[in-house]
Amino acid sequence: MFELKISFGTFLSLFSVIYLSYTIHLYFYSPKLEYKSIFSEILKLSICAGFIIFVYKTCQIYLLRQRYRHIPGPKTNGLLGFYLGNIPELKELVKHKMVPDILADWVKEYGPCFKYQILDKISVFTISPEAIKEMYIEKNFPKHPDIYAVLGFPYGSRYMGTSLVTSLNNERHRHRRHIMNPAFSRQALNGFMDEFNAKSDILMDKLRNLADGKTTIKMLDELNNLTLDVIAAACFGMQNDSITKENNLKKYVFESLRGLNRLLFNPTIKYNPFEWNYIQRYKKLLNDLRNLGRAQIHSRIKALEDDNYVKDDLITLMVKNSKTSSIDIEDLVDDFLTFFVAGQETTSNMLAFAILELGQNIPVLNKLKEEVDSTIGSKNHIDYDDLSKLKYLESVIKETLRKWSITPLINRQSTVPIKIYDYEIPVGSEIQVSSYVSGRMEEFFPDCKKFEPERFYSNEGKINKYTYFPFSLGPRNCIGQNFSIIEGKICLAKFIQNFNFKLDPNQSFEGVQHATINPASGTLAVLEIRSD
Ligand code: HEM
Repeated sequence: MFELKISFGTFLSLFSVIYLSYTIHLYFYSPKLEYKSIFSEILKLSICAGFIIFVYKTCQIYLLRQRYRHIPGPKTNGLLGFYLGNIPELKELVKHKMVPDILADWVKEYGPCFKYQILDKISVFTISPEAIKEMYIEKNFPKHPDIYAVLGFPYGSRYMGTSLVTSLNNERHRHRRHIMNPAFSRQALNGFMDEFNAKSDILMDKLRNLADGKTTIKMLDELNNLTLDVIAAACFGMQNDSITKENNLKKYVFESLRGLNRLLFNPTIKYNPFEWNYIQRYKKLLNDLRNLGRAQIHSRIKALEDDNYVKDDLITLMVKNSKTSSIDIEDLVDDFLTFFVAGQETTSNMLAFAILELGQNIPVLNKLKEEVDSTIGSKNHIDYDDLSKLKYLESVIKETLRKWSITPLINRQSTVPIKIYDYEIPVGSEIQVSSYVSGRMEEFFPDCKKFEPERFYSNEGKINKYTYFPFSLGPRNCIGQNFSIIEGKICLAKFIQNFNFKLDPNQSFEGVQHATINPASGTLAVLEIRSD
């Protein structure tokens, strides 16, 4: 298909050039040809080119549909459906449901491996544990460019660029991952305990002032500030206080995420002339954010050159290793931004969903209180050794990620033939999987709508990691997974230690999909300081 595209593009350009040269030639050498004739010739050329494109696209879509016709999936409707694929029904369905919920419904209707069409693209979706293992572990397929190109260069401007998350080249990725792994080792995480504790304490102090038994607090907003400050401090040595103050990092990171969400859900806005001003403002914002990252990196380079004391944190590792490899400063800025995008909203949503579930499941909350009280008591600083004793808390977090896997879906591109159940998947296919969807399948998790940390508490070894993979799998899994679990445990343990809470009666129990899945009303809670 790629070959066909190239030769078609070349053919169309050649055709236009020859036709246009011929028209211009006529204009100059034929005295009778009038000035306006050249416009009529250009008009004819445009109509002709439009027609050729239409025929080409029709053939391309026809061939594409033929290649995937043996795989089941939602039908497309009539002639419009031939060209638009499943867009019309998806547009209706997303008014009431998140995309992963629609995919879960389609699994029930079409089976564990199905295809769907969006314009001239067909994606395959599967929950098959065997196929997931094959794609993510055994064959280590690369990421498919569709989503990652937008994350790397939204609106044509460099955001995450070709970073750890967005790199499509597995070899380049492996090299960079190798450099960064030590910043997330057990020893490094142990070294972050002071930051995790200190930032959570600032949040608890703020919440204590609001815990009057009446004020409704939007927990997600507060948690967003916490997780931003934790990454800034632990990974990059930046001491912001976003929990109590405004600052540029907070403004830039949050607004850049909002712009990314708009584009992911409405890719046409970049062609909309009425959005021109917004896009220019967004590009400036990305520029400011990158300048901020660049300044931080330069200051660490200078500190290292001057032999000043610096922590052996992520930014130090990145800077030191860039000297001995082909990583330039803009690559480092890509990774700087990536850690905020990948690690901030994900962790705050996980915590907000955990509080939402605890607020609805009082027996679970009470069991958790017992564990926190008996393990931490009134102790202020949670130590690394305390973490392993908070086993039920860990199960609460894991169950939260089963029911509310924060990343809606991830994808891979097949580079060799692969068979999923009885279906041969064409080479080059985009194959999507989703821990959210797998986590909500009755056959993998009986009573899957129920929030039951016991699944993980007493059954841990029995959970199949190819049906539960909120942090992805294989060489491209989440580098920050232990970081976020520890951060989450410390924050939640302190929250439970300090407060009783109720959910606001206006709280929604739905999720809403942005780049990540969020609790729809942001977990609205009314807090009281614990006296029991
Ligand atoms: C609950 C919290 C989190 C969840 C659910 C989560 C989930 C994920 C998932 C699913 C991926 C794979 C993405 C893909 O294939 O496109 C990923 C990758 C990544 N995550 Fe996380 N993440 C979380 C927290 C964090 C934190 C705290 C950090 C950093 C401090 C982080 C940094 C990254 C990075 C850098 C990658 C790319 C890794 C690579 O390709 O080598 N994440 N995460």
